[in-house]
Amino acid sequence: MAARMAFSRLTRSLCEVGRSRSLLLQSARWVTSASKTLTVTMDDKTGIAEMSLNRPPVNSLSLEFMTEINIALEKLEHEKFCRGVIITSAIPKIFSAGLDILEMYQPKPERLSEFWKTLQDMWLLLFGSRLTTIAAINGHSPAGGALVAMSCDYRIMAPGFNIGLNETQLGIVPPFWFIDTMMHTIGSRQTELCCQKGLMLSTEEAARIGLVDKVVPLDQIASEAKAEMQSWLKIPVAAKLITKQTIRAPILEKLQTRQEADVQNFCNFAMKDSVQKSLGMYLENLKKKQKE
Ligand SMILES: CC/C=C\C/C=C\C/C=C\C=C\CC(=O)SCCNC(=O)CCNC(=O)[C@H](O)C(C)(C)COP(=O)(O)OP(=O)(O)OC[C@H]1O[C@@H](n2cnc3c(N)ncnc32)[C@H](O)[C@@H]1OP(=O)(O)O
Repeated sequence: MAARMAFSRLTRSLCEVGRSRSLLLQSARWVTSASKTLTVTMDDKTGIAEMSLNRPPVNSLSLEFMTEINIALEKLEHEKFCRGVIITSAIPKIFSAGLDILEMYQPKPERLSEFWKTLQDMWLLLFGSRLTTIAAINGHSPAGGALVAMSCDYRIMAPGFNIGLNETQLGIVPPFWFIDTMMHTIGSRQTELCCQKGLMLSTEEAARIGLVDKVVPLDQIASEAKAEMQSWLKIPVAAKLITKQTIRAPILEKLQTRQEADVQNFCNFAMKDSVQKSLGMYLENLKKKQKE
């Protein structure tokens, strides 16, 4: 329901021009939200916002972190001066490690469903955004991290990192809308290859199949993202947005019409003994890896 409301707000957003300007908006570059884990700044002159993820150690997506991201995305969506957002990471070498596995391992059922709903909302907001969205991928980006990147309009990635939907490697199934997002990005054959094998691709491999649009050195990724954004912002806004909505609406609607069922499916699946066992072993391996 919340996501459905979010979506209808998004589709109305093009017409929303009469809103009052935020009181925070006094200088050219302003901070729209800043917490320990998320910083969002907006350049008043260009209308370009930057959202920087900063949840150590690996920007894993917990319930609270995603709630924060969703609030920030909604705020930008409704800020009429904002035209685009660049999503990046403040954590060296990691864009996002994807979903916080601790949220899925031995969870409390109520929190688990809340967690999944919040993830759905994040995807609906980002994939359905009226804004031009660019992922500046400055680190590894597995699973949910790849989902965030793939939900954007454009991806720029620095060499030396990996990206992909690796769920099957954890013994879990990528949700249908993760798969849909990847199919939208790279087509169904490449998606099948990547998802069945749970491939984590190098930046160069990802660029070869179109999972990443541009490869640039790490120290140029921020400036390149801004330059790319400027080129997107030159396109007439209504034409660009309607085109985006035409392409993305059926993909969004597929989840919107079965959000509740998807939460239920996920919770049933995640609570299975076999899945809990796989997640437990995976977490143990992650910790072991650190000691080696
Ligand atoms: C019927 C079907 C219906 C519905 C569908 C059902 C199910 C679908 C379910 C789920 C979909 C899930 C999508 C996901 O996003 S799952 C998460 C996948 N992510 C990963 O596999 C990434 C794992 N992490 C890594 O590969 C690495 O950590 C790294 C490359 C990101 C970074 O490597 P580093 O060497 O720099 O750091 P580490 O030493 O490995 O890690 C530091 C620290 O962080 C902990 N950690 C890492 N990743 C996660 C995570 N995703 N969640 C929680 N914690 C994580 C790691 O354990 C270390 O912790 P300690 O310091 O040892 O405590």
